[in-house]
Amino acid sequence: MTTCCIHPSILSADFVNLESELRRIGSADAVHVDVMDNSFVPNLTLGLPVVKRIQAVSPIPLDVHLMIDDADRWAPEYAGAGVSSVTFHAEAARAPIRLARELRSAGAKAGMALRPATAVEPYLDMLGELDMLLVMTVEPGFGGQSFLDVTLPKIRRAAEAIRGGNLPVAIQVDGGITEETIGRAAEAGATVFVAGSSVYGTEDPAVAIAGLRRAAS
Ligand SMILES: O=C(CO)[C@@H](O)[C@H](O)COP(=O)(O)O
Ligand SMILES: [Fe+2]
Repeated sequence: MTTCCIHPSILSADFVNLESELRRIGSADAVHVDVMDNSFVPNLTLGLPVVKRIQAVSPIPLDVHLMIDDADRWAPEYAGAGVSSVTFHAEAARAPIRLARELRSAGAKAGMALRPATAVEPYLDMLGELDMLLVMTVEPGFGGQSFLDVTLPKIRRAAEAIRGGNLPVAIQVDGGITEETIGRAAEAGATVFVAGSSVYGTEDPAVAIAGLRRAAS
């Protein structure tokens, strides 16, 4: 598995100018779209109609991160919008295996996310049902937080299981990813890196993306 992928999060973009904000990250591998419902997390962002419009104009694929309750009900609707991947939270899904299968049959890659305090062990047996495991490296809900090193052993544990089973599952990390922290996450086994403030909070997102790629390898 290569450390290929930088996914800027539009949570840190200018929400009034989303189309031009997408063009500024054209050199990234995908755009990470954070959907929050003010229930699963204490913040509210955007929903399905906005995701559909982003999907219609984005020059790069959409990686949708659902921080919402009742993932079983809503996640398939996002997959149906034609996005590249849909990630639901394990803590918000009643039937994660069935849900991952539904996402794949709707044509999206299936991702499952774990909060920092959620252990990976109960989910190791279902990794084969996923295309991506998202290890949250901050508490979900807000951009601009500091990377939690306490999550590194979980990334290592997941990477070991993925290697051991020879599974084509990517490990995504999300939260506090900067040129300073990305190397530690990559060394632990992460292969897809979400970065919000360290991309959109800079003068030139393209330069920031290139810097993150260098620091990850
Ligand atoms: O899902 C989330 C936050 O819950 C993220 O995707 C953030 O948007 C990442 O922002 P930074 O920590 O990179 O600023
Ligand atoms: Fe996210």
